[in-house]
Amino acid sequence: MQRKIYLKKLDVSDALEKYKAELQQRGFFFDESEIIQTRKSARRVLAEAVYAKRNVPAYNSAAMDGIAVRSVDTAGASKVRPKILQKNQFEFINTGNPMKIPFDSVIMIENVHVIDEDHVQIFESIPPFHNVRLIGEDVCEQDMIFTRYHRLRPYDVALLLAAGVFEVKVLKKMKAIVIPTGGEVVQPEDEIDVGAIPETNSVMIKAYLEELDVDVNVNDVVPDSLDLISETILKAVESYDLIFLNAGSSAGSFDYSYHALEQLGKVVVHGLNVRPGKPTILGIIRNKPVICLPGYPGSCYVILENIVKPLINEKYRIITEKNLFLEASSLRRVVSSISEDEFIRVSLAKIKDRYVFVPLKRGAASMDALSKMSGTVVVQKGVELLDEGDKVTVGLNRSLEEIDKNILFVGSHDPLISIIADLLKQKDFSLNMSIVNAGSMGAVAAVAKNCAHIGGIHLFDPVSGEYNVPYLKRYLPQYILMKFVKRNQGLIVQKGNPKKIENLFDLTRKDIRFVNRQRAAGTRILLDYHLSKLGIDPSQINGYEDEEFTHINLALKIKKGMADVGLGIAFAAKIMDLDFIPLIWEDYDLLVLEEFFNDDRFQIIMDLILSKNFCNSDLIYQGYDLSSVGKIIRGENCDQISGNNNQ
Ligand SMILES: Nc1nc2c(c(=O)[nH]1)N[C@H]1C(S)=C(S)[C@@H](COP(=O)(O)OP(=O)(O)OC[C@H]3O[C@@H](n4cnc5c(N)ncnc54)[C@H](O)[C@@H]3O)O[C@H]1N2
Ligand code: MOO
Repeated sequence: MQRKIYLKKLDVSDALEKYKAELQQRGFFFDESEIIQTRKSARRVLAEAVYAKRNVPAYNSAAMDGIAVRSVDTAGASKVRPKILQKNQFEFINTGNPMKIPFDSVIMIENVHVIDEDHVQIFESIPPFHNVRLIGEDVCEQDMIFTRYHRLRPYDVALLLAAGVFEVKVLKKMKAIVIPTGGEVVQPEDEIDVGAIPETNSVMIKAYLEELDVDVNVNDVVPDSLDLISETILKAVESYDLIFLNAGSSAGSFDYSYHALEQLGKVVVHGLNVRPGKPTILGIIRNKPVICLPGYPGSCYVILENIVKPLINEKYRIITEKNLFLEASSLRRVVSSISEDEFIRVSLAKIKDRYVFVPLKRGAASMDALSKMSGTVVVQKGVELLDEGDKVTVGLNRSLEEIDKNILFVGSHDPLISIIADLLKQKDFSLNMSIVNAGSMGAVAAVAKNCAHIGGIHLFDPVSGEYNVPYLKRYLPQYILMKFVKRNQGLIVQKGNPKKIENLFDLTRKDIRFVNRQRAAGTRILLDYHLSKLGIDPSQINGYEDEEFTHINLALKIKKGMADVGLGIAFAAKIMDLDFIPLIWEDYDLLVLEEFFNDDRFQIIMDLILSKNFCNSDLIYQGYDLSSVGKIIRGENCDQISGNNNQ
């Protein structure tokens, strides 16, 4: 089978228009309807106008509790000249009760003096139909209540039922099938052997389509075989309105989706100028849309949002809502492809009075970036660079309220920060903390530029032998440092230390593969300092260039035998069940500026960190010392220690 290199790639909007035009010609957008019970019609779209079958209300009724009267009998009554009504001139009535002849008005009970069962005194003269809900006042029989293509909301359904409409003709709910393909995909609950991939896309696609009111079935995974894929598609087009193939869209030797679609029908689009999502195939077989979504989850999501959703909404006659937008500045530089629109998932926060965003993992395979995103930046085709600090438009994937309360933590990686984020939620569910691992120097820079609320730092100064403060003096005119934990840094090695590694000198051994931390990381600075102190040349270390961004990822590499040793914290060794050779105690502290220090959210974080819950929790594994936690160091041009805050 020949590899299929893309047809001419199209911009997303052009591709969508082209596809819609082809589908239009084949009758896809003709209305199909069904009659359903009104009770079950919420969210459905009406296929025809609906007329009231009865009046709402169905008869004249009291709008207030009080007495029903004939308005003429009240003539002349006033506060100064009250009038007495006798038996037969009034009747007690409650809200909603029908008005009986000859009564035509209601006086509220508060305004009536009841003398006895048969006599009341009134103080007002009222016109006919006063405090009366008139027959048909809300809706008149034969009134058109809704036009066609109205999407029914909960109160619309209530109105229809009140108006005697018990069945409605609505646009038929579409039925879709998702066909995952690929010999490597297995059920997520299965053991994942090397080469296997958990089949998660169909679950995401199904849930996504169901939110768009499509009924969805998921086919068994079809192995990489042109015949089997074709056979499954042919069967699917007989019973489903929409067919989604997943994966096999690109140019791999087992990517059969294109060939299947081409043989069975027409490929309208193959290849989009978008990243992720480039290899998407939009086809038509027997007048049914057959869409091949790329295998990577990030790509799949971009196509669901930008092609599938507008297509389904068009069929249901629903206007696709655009995300809210705001202007925000980038924390990092992003180099993008000049030939494609790139959808970058970002985390957003409001710092001082402006919004900032951090680009999340860029890879189309990243599911974590999808789950963490609070916004999307589109770097347009033709734009190659988004520089640090550049202000661009960000589409929101979360509410503005959530974004406004989001706390952006930038810093060196430490698992305790995630624990704080979780406890923060427990304290106040409206608070969220986005954690960005950018190393200690990255944290200082981000806080200094007002691009992060909190920085997490452990910066050793070789000259003074002190942690953090010397760096802050250098880079920040003003700062507040909250002492957090002392943590044990050391060599993380395989369980049982099979290579008998004892100290930093062993890193230069030929049989040792080292794994390092990224450049701006405090752990890296610490390593480089000790190497130079011991006269060890980094170029002698096999693996010095191999960088990981977190302690956990570093430990994982060792666990999986991709490296023998790395410098990291005890916690990471502990949770990965690896051995740990302690070397140094270091200070890991929290950096904030005055404004956020005074923010209620930081006060909550401080209370939480100082709480028994945190200090005594099992979560504090070995390797942490909390003896200085909570001490506040203020730096204001000249340094001063302002005291120990609640210890
Ligand atoms: N030589 C080229 N290789 C690739 C190209 C290219 O242009 N030339 N395009 C890349 C791009 S961009 C994307 S996106 C992917 C699209 O891949 P396919 O749609 O062909 O899918 P597969 O190769 O079969 O799988 C890719 C990847 O997707 C994940 N996957 C697949 N199915 C599922 C599922 N049901 N649930 C969860 N995840 C799934 C899995 O990680 C696969 O490894 O191709 C690039 N290659
Ligand atoms: O287009 Mo692919 O979807 O960049 O990853």
